[in-house]
Amino acid sequence: MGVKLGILGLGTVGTGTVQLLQDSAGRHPLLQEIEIYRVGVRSLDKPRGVELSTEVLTTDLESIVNDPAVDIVVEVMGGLEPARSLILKALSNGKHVVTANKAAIARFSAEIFTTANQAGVYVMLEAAVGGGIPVIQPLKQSLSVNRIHTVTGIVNGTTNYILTRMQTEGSNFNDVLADAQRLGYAEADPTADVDGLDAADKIAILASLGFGGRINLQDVYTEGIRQVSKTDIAYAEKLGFVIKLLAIAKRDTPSSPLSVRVHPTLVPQAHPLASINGVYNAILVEGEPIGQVMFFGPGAGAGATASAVTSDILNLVAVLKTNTAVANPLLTCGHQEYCQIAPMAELITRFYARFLTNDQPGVIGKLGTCFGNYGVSLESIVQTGFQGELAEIVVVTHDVREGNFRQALAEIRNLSAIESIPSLLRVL
Ligand SMILES: NC(=O)C1=CN([C@@H]2O[C@H](COP(=O)(O)OP(=O)(O)OC[C@H]3O[C@@H](n4cnc5c(N)ncnc54)[C@H](OP(=O)(O)O)[C@@H]3O)[C@@H](O)[C@H]2O)C=CC1
Ligand SMILES: N[C@@H](CC=O)C(=O)O
Ligand code: NA
Repeated sequence: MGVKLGILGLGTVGTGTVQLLQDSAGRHPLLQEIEIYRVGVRSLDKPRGVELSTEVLTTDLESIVNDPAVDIVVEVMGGLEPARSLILKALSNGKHVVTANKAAIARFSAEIFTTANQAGVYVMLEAAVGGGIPVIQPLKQSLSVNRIHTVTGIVNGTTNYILTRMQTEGSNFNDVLADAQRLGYAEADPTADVDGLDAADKIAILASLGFGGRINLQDVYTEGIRQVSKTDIAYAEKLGFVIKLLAIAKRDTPSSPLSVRVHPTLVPQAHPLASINGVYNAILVEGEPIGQVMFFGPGAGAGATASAVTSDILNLVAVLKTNTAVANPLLTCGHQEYCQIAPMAELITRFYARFLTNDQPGVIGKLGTCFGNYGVSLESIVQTGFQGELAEIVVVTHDVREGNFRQALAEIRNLSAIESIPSLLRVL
């Protein structure tokens, strides 16, 4: 008897997964034991990129998760509800679940994994972070003996695609976003991509795996890319940086609180993450004793994501075939405690800031004095251009405590010579 799949969703990822399963020649032989038994969609009238018999498709998704014949539920519908309820129902009914839904996992992991553990089934989520890149299983298994210090990732394909095209072509933000949506990279509501929320969900999942505790999503500092301008991309390039939306989780010592954050960042051109362009993602993991290891590949799109979803399905087929009642501790989630997260004011980082000032003598000196008052030391300060009547001054600091930098800025804002501070970005 084959293993029966109930797939929830037949959009970009669902279609890619069905295509892969229907074309099994030359792939792992276990794929041939999988039957696409039911597929749940919203509309039966939509044209589909795959052929499925009419009795397979249904709009009644509850009937799939309640069907005793279904062995594995594959949730690729996205969104919070009804995805959450359907996952919980499937697990309570003793079905293993594969999901690509980072939004649901980042918010509801406590109840989802508790339910899975109670039912003795597994939740697999390789597609939820880094699309096709294997990163969840490596963190759970191959790297699990390491003490992780830092996980730094470009984990949102849409924003990396937008920033890359803004940089290489000087393109307009909205035109490039429309292309990312057409190519199937963006979320149904691209706000999640552009405002950094998708990357926040993903770094919460990676941090939880890397640092062995639950992450409260509200504690993840999140800034998107809307405020990144062509002017800053050009200045960054002149200074030897590229601008990337980075998701970072870091712990200095095993007993110190975690820093977990998402923000556009100036990355030195020689850094391994600087050359990750387009829809590609990369996750740099630093730990002891391994040192640095970087995972790189396509972070979104039908085929790449289907590769991750289907490899999870295959792992579960292998579990079902071995028919053991003992839970594999490398596949379950045992985290109960929440990680302590450090406030952003305590972060030690470099900053890039762009100021528009009245072109008066002594402005640079006044800026330097305000920074000096709060122990902010400057790596460089340049006045390169004008915006109309206003002089443009760009500053890069040395490492500074974020709280001190913010205090200096508050004082600078009160200087009569300062017209505005259009950009403020962290530097890796
Ligand atoms: N696109 C990508 O590159 C990646 C996506 N993901 C994640 O994968 C998941 C799916 O994404 P994607 O394939 O892009 O999404 P799509 O919007 O392309 O597809 C969603 C599918 O789910 C169905 N669906 C959604 N809501 C309901 C509902 N309430 N009832 C019945 N059917 C429903 C839709 O039905 P219908 O077709 O009838 O409208 C559609 O088939 C998301 O969690 C996403 O974050 C993860 C990695 C990469
Ligand atoms: N919208 C996401 C899809 C994959 O998770 C992205 O752009 O990375
Ligand atoms: Na992945």
